Amino acid sequence: MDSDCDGRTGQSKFVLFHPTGFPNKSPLFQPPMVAAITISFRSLPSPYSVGIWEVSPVCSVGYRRSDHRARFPSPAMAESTKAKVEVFDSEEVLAESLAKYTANLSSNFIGERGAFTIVVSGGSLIKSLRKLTESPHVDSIHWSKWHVFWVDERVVPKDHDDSNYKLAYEGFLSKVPIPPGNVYSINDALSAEGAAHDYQTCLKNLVKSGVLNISETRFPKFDLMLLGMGPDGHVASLFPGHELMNEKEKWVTFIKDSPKPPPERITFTFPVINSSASIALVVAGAGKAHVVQAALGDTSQVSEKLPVQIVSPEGELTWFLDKGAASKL
Ligand SMILES: O=C1O[C@H](COP(=O)(O)O)[C@@H](O)[C@H](O)[C@H]1O
Repeated sequence: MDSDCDGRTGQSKFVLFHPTGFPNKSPLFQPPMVAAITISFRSLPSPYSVGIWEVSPVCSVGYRRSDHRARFPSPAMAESTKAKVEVFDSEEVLAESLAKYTANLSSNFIGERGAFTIVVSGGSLIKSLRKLTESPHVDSIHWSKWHVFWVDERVVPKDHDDSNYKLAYEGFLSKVPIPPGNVYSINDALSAEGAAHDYQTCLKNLVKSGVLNISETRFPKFDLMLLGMGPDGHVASLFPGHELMNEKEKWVTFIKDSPKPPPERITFTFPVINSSASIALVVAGAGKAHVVQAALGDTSQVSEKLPVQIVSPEGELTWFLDKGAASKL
């Protein structure tokens, strides 16, 4: 039985990244021009080659490839975090790359601290994890060291079709040998408020026992968060314009009026999301291209940010996009 948190039991076209904290007073940083940057391109010899754009804060501006249409990341983003954007020919290739990325981080963290704390979301993300359940990853990952959490969960029984746990169990967890005691699902016998409080208590206990790291700002610091994004720009159960976007103290909170059904959910807050050592934002399909464009385009004139634009981890942020999702960049 899994652990309840109450303790009961292709061609990639480009990558942009920009360094943490462009110094605001630097002559190199002139919003809204962002910064003078140089971009280099490298491709990797592999069945599908991955082209990578690197952006670093030096004094010339230009893209070496003339055909891409990516814009600079927004100044707001540039000030706060380091982001990489990878675009793959298909969701199939994206899933392969996501599996490699996750397996590498798993190996690094387990080597460093003997455990890997990974947070998943619900929705389409789970399908994109399927390559982890296949060779070579399924045989090489130290699954016994994994600790799995949910960035959000719907307050429904675990066997309900809306349950993010059920989705993850059927699509991923049932296919890999993670010890059930390392899978931290919510207590579905509680109310939304009770379940959020219970999950937060669970996280605090795991910080005390050393399974979970803690950030300098005293929020839990997960090794990797795998986030999906809704077509409205929501991440976790943090929806555009909702007051929960502004939560600054709690680790886990609840919502009873989610605009997307079901209405009752629990969710990690932005301080927890942004304390992560690494975040992968995984978005596939042309149906989300307009939000990807809004999120990665110039937001200097935009007064209200989308939830996805607030994702800004202490560590590294990597966008995994398929061609469809990136089609408006
Ligand atoms: O309701 C939710 O939606 C988001 C996005 O889902 P997607 O199917 O559009 O990828 C998901 O990340 C979140 O975990 C889930 O509860």
